[in-house]
Parts: sequence; C-alpha cells; structure tokens
Amino acid sequence: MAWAAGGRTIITGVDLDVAPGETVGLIGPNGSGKSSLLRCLAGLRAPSAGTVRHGDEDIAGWSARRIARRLAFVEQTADSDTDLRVADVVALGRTPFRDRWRGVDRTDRAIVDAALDRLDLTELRHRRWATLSGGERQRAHIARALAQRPHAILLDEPTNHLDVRHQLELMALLTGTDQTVLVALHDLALAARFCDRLVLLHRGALVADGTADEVLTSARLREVYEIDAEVGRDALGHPAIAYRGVT
Ligand SMILES: Nc1ncnc2c1ncn2[C@@H]1O[C@H](COP(=O)(O)OP(=O)(O)OP(=O)(O)O)[C@@H](O)[C@H]1O
Repeated sequence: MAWAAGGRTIITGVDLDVAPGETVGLIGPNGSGKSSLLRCLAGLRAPSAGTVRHGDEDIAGWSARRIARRLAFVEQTADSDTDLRVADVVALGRTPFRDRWRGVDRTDRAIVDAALDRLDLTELRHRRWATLSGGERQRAHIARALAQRPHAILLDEPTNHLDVRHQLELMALLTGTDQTVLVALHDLALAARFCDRLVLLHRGALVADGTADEVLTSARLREVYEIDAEVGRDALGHPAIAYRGVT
C-alpha cells in the first residue's frame, strides 16, 4: 500500500498483515509515516496504490459507520472542543450501533460503564471535558474507542500524556484483550515489553518487522533513529535501551 500527499509519496510500498488478536507496535522516528499509515488503515485516507483490507474485504467505499463498527481509532491530537461530560464522550463510541431514533439504552450504558472503569475514569464520569487534564482526556478517548467494542483498535501515541502507572495499565489492557491492536509508540522499551511484534517505519517504508529482539538492534537504531544506543534488559529482565547520545 502507498499514500501520497502534497506531490510526495509519504507511505511507500508498505505490506503489513496483522493477525486477529495480535498486538503490533508501530515505531519509527518523527515524520516516518506512522500517523499517515494509521489514517490509511482507519479509512480516513485513501491509498494512492494498493488496498486496505479488513478481514477479506477492501474497505474502499465503506461508510464511516461501517468502518466504526469494525475498528476504533484513537488519534494523536484527538482533542475535542466540547462541553460534554466524560460519560457522554465515552458514549459517543456507541453511536455507530444506534439507529437515529434510539437513545442510549441499557446495554450501551453497561458498555460505557465498563469502558470508564477500565480506564480508571468512573469517578470522573460527570466531569465536564474542559476541566480534564491531558492524560484524563487521553484516557477518555481510549475509553470511547473501547466502547465501540471494535474488532481492531488503532492508537496513535496513546501514552504520550499518561503517567507511568497509567502507561503500564493501558499497555497491559491493550495486550490483554482479544482485539487486534496496532499502536504507534515512541517509547521503544514500552513497545518492546508489551507488543507481540514491532513494525519499524523509516521515511515511509517498512524497514523491519518482527520480535523486539529482531527489530531493536543497536545497528538499526543507529541507522533509523541516528542514535548511539545499547539494547539490553533491565534488573527485572524487561527490555531496556541505554541511550549514549546521537550519532
Ligand atoms: N496531508 C499531508 N500533506 C503533506 N505532507 C504530509 C501530510 N500528512 C503528513 N505529511 C508528511 O508526511 C510525513 C509523515 O508524517 P506522519 O505524521 O505520518 O509521521 P509520524 O511518523 O506519525 O510522525 P510523528 O512521530 O512526528 O508523529 C511527514 O513528513 C509529514 O510532514
């Protein structure tokens, strides 16, 4: 699949197959194409070559509602200018499943409550959006995505506003579901620890795809991120990267 914009090819020849239930970490430097690829996969951008398939079907021509019944997308700058309360924002995740004349029913409410609980937002459910911190908003957007009960969930840097506890909780939640997860992350150690598989983008191309040990090598970090780093394990045996500096 490829995607071009502004007279430039931004995603070039990416061939990516994600198995049901897999948690894939999408990594790569600033501008490598992670958000662009996620937008194509979410049906927000049409590929200039190739196809995006969900299951066996090409999603070209699918309505936004049909896509939202299959997959949820949490964008990086997913800020909403709204006066809604937290629970109402999360309930927006049920919109693709409601017909026009029916309000939120008991099933929807139970799904919203469960999503609020999983993101540690139950106490904030009545708070107005404008009063939330950045991390609380980020968690509410993720809860909204979970309320869609999607087959697949795409997340663009979902941990960038979260404190360490909420980062760990979110990653455990994402890897603990049977949903297919594709998550763009800048924190390589977090990606290595929690994802089944890492996909590395560089200048719009897929340059490595495999386990963390296969993808995160000193040589590749030097080549792609232009950093001098040592890849190893921390005292607990989790993946760790020691950064010496830039090359
Ligand atoms: N609509 C557009 N028109 C022109 N160029 C674009 C457009 N969208 C993205 N780009 C460019 O494509 C490249 C990839 O951008 P993208 O946002 O996908 O990168 P990224 O890997 O998500 O970066 P970051 O880590 O900084 O979020 C960048 O150079 C960006 O400026």
